[in-house]
Amino acid sequence: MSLNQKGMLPFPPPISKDRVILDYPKCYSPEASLQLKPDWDPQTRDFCRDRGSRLQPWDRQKMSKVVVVGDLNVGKTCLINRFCKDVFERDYKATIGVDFEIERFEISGVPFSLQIWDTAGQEKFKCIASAYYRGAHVIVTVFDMADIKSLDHTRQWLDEAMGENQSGSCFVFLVGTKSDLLSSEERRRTERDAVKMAADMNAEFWAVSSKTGENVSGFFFRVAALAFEKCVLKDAENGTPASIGRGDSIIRQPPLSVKKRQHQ
Ligand SMILES: Nc1nc2c(ncn2[C@@H]2O[C@H](COP(=O)(O)OP(=O)(O)OP(=O)(O)O)[C@@H](O)[C@H]2O)c(=O)[nH]1
Repeated sequence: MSLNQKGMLPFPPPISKDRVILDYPKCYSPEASLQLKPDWDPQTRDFCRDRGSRLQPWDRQKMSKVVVVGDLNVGKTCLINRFCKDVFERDYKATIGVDFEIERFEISGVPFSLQIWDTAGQEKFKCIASAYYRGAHVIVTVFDMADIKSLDHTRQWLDEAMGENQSGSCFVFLVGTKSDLLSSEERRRTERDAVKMAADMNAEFWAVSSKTGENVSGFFFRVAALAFEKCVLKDAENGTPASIGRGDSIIRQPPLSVKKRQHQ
């Protein structure tokens, strides 16, 4: 998607039908959820009813920044690509630095975007990637369910991402990928460990497969809904339209050099 000279979206295309969220998206498992409530917050509901009938210019810019972190090869890029492009890449291509996608939703009649940042898991690219952690509203820490060591490293990834953000300012998700590779017994064991880790990290846990697509849309819908609600409630608190005029609402392109990917 091309940006104008100020690095902002000019006239975004219409929102696709499969990005319309009406009902409050459910969590993966109540034992590892950030929000157990079954429905939108009444303030969010009122906001959508009011705003949905008369869209304001700043609604086009309402968005949250999502940063995806985790060890190399755990499946961060595949997770984002499955949701944003509905593709699955079998061959590993390391992310160099960062890459990003913008995904547009309509939530109860109100446009809302997620700016999803894919970061490199390789140590040698960490210093580039960490420069993009700042201003995150959502941090997604990813591990490979078939490689339990990567679960142990999620705490450190979270600490590094939170080091660039104010404590308590971000929603945290713990996502286990490659669920298709596990037997049901292995999956049960890994999920039990992940739920413990999620509690320790104050995160919501999801198990997904980018190969089969299992839970991928459900996960991103949940991220969008929680981020949207937070945005609305924050605005109600401040008495300002969501995200307008703030630096974190402006979409900036990463330098071209960090958008290239490397074949291994
Ligand atoms: N079976 C299976 N393989 C997966 C899944 N997700 C990713 N993979 C494979 O895992 C490998 C790594 O995936 P990537 O998405 O490139 O990993 P990454 O975390 O972005 O890696 P870095 O860019 O180095 O940080 C690739 O070979 C993918 O095909 C999944 O859900 N199931």
